[in-house]
Amino acid sequence: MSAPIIRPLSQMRGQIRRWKGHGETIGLVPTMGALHEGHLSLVRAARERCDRVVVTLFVNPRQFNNPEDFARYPRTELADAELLGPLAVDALFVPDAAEVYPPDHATTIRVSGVTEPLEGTHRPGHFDGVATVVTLLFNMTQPDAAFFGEKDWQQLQLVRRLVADLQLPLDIVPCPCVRAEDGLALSSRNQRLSPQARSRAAALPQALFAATRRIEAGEPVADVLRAAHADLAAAGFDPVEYLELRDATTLGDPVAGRPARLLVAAMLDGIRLIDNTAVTLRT
Ligand SMILES: Nc1ncnc2c1ncn2[C@@H]1O[C@H](COP(=O)(O)OP(=O)(O)OP(=O)(O)O)[C@@H](O)[C@H]1O
Ligand SMILES: CC(C)(CO)[C@@H](O)C(=O)[O-]
Ligand code: BAL
Repeated sequence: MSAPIIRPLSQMRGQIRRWKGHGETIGLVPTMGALHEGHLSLVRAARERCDRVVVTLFVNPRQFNNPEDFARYPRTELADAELLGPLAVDALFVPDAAEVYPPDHATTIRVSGVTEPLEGTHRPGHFDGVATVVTLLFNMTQPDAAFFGEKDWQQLQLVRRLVADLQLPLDIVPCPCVRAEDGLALSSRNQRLSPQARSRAAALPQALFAATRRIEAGEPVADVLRAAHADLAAAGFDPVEYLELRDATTLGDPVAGRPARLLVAAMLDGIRLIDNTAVTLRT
């Protein structure tokens, strides 16, 4: 059995009201569809913690800085609903773009600081689109908790900042990155890799893991990053958009004694892949 699909916002709101009226808690898993095991891990976490689980499927036009990327984004709604059926998802909410962004819509949510480096530099406008749609989805579904993957580490920091700054009454629950056997982080965009590119893609996590070990062993960060860059170029990644060690929360410069994160974005055969790892810096 497939998960029930809800499209009109009025129907979603009515359902939320009924659940809340019974004192039930709501867990939200926002997605852009083309679901894989990474998404399902978020759904399982929500299922464990909340009485009702709502998954949203909305390919948000405002967060695509590249129109071709938006046009080519995989759309597999019926298969998504089928995948969610066995996980006892209460609703797959698939709002119409016209209900999310009515013609007179004029509000953009912008979070500064955490959104500025890395993805913020390479995908102008992307995080304004994410912050705006996430705020709308929270308002539409009134969750007690929302679940986000650590694969999109910078996005997770943005959402935490947004919820803290706007004093929104919900918990943000981070979920570990799910990887394929060869280490590649699962991502909907992986489907667009040719078989040859897919077999080379594991060089990305391998370079990241090797660099993490070397930094944690105390090697100079600049040397390690240079070597990792060269490994990625040799594997066919072009360009490597960024490969940087950052403070895990502020995404500013890393600080000894505080959690750090190594983050990468790189193109392989025209497909943009991202990944990140935790790095423990010596004090
Ligand atoms: N491999 C993964 N492990 C854990 N969470 C994931 C993974 N992939 C995606 N997610 C999380 O699922 C949620 C929805 O992500 P989204 O629908 O954009 O999927 P995606 O596979 O990341 O697609 P994209 O190709 O856009 O990167 C986000 O919170 C994201 O971090
Ligand atoms: C959080 C999100 C669903 C907002 O469109 C998207 O950025 C994603 O899938 O990570
Ligand atoms: N998973 C992040 C959404 C995006 O790339 O637009």
